[in-house]
Amino acid sequence: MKKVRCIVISGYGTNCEVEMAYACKLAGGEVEIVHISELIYGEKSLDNYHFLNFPGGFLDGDDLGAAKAAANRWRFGKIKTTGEPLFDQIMRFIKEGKLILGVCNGFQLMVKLGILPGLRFQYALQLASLTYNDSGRFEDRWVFLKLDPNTPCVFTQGLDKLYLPVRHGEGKFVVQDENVLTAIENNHLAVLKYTHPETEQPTMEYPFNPNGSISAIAGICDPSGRLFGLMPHPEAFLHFTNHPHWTREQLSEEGMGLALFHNAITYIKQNIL
Ligand SMILES: NC(=O)CC[C@H](N)C(=O)O
Repeated sequence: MKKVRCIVISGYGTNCEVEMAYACKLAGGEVEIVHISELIYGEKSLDNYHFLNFPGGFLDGDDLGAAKAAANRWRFGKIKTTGEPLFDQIMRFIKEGKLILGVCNGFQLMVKLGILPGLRFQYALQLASLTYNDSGRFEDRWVFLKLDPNTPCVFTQGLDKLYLPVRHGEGKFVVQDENVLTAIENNHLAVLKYTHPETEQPTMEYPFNPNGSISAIAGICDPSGRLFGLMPHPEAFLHFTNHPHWTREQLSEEGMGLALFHNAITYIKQNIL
């Protein structure tokens, strides 16, 4: 039987590729961690995979703002052997209906590359960003998240709420203008929002909203639902022992984060293989 081939991009400051690859493996995928240089030097190609993962980390040290240098590398880099723009590989990958997941730095990369919220992604227009947390500090905590039941997002189908860790300095979701936010909300692209643990409603209240994101947005998808980026780390909650209270609460064996990867693998089996 054909296997779902997952690729996790590493290099230039990523630090969550091993966990992300493990999540793909636990979900039943065949997975490879591929350094971006292997793509640039033509040794590997996105064409040979079904599920592209951009992991968290500190790409290029976040020097130009988180993931900005990496976005330029993907936007303007060319394959050394063929001269093909790297961006063309991403566009082909998207047009073939494949899946892309960006976590934290990976989400920042997708937004700064212009493929999320994907309203006009073929022009790679950056319509949103993730900027410095209102607290002015690096935030490292677990957060309560509510999912939009009407989202087209492939990764979150069947899920209602999540409890996941965030660890970032530039997690505040902002948009170019009100029209972009209206389009995101009206198309149900704001997949998950930071919520208050008691009201279970989206909140701007710190620390439940750890960064001050507008409309409490913690993650967005594109209109197809096949491109998804989020600041929380689903790959950091795959097993009950990852949970901060695992020694004193009755928890399911599988961590909540694994469901996103299960949904991805199932989608590919049903729609691409
Ligand atoms: N965990 C991460 O990927 C961090 C993302 C980015 N380096 C930030 O601090 O905002």
